[in-house]
Amino acid sequence: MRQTVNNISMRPELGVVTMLTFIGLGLWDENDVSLKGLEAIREADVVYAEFYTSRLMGTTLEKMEALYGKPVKVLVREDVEQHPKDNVLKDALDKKVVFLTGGDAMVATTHVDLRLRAQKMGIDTAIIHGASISSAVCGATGLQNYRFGKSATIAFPYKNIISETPYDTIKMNKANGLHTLLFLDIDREKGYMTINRGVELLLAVEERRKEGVLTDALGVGIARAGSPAPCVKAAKLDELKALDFGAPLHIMVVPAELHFLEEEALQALAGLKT
Ligand SMILES: C[S@@+](CC[C@H](N)C(=O)[O-])C[C@H]1O[C@@H](n2cnc3c(N)ncnc32)[C@H](O)[C@@H]1O
Repeated sequence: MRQTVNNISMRPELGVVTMLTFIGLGLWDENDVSLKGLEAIREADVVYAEFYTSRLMGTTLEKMEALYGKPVKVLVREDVEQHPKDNVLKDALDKKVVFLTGGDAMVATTHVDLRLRAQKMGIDTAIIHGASISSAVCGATGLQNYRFGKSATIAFPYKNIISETPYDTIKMNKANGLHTLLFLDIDREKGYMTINRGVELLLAVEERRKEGVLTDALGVGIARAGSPAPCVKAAKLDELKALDFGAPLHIMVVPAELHFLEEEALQALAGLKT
């Protein structure tokens, strides 16, 4: 039974007034969602998902829908960022809605905006967290999470203009003895940015600016974290550029000076040569 209190539609039989739940799906396939997340999806009236911030490369929409036992409505960036009142927010006024995202729903996304919009409309929200690439990178490489500074995204050049933000972020982090995590762009038309292309773009900025930020710099590439066959390789950037990492998703780190334990880990886990 539904009741309306202060224009907010509530369903006391559910025992909660939470109407919009953000669920992180983890890193690789449909089985990476938490049990709590799966339960919430199965109980939801409407299931939305977005795959423009990240993707589960080890599965398909059909496999996800089969596991959940219901259809999933996939939204593009414009739906979520410009017209959420036409979809997620409208439904969440009187239905139990879940919103699915790869990794953790609130890491390296702008979904806090959607959450705040919902709260302002009187819709209660909750988060069921998922494994995130941000922490997976630390596990895969042995780089210590408290030594990471600001992260950046290496984007596909726009009209041949290469963004210098990642270079400047590395420069600032290095000056503070901090590692830089570099997300690699996902673009509807251009596809998935690879580690190889990412390194090329960074080195093109170095070539232009000649500030020496990347001279002899080390890079660590991680592909398909969370899959049965992840690939983790560390080498000087100009060598890394030519290594084969296989299928996406890819991500990389430009580390600051290594702690001895990090160096040992990169030798053992990522083939770093001394
Ligand atoms: C914008 S971030 C979103 C992160 C996500 N919300 C999370 O918590 O994992 C997406 C980027 O992270 C990287 N990434 C995500 N999952 C990955 C995986 N399983 N293996 C390697 N890189 C991954 C890719 O560079 C991808 O473009």
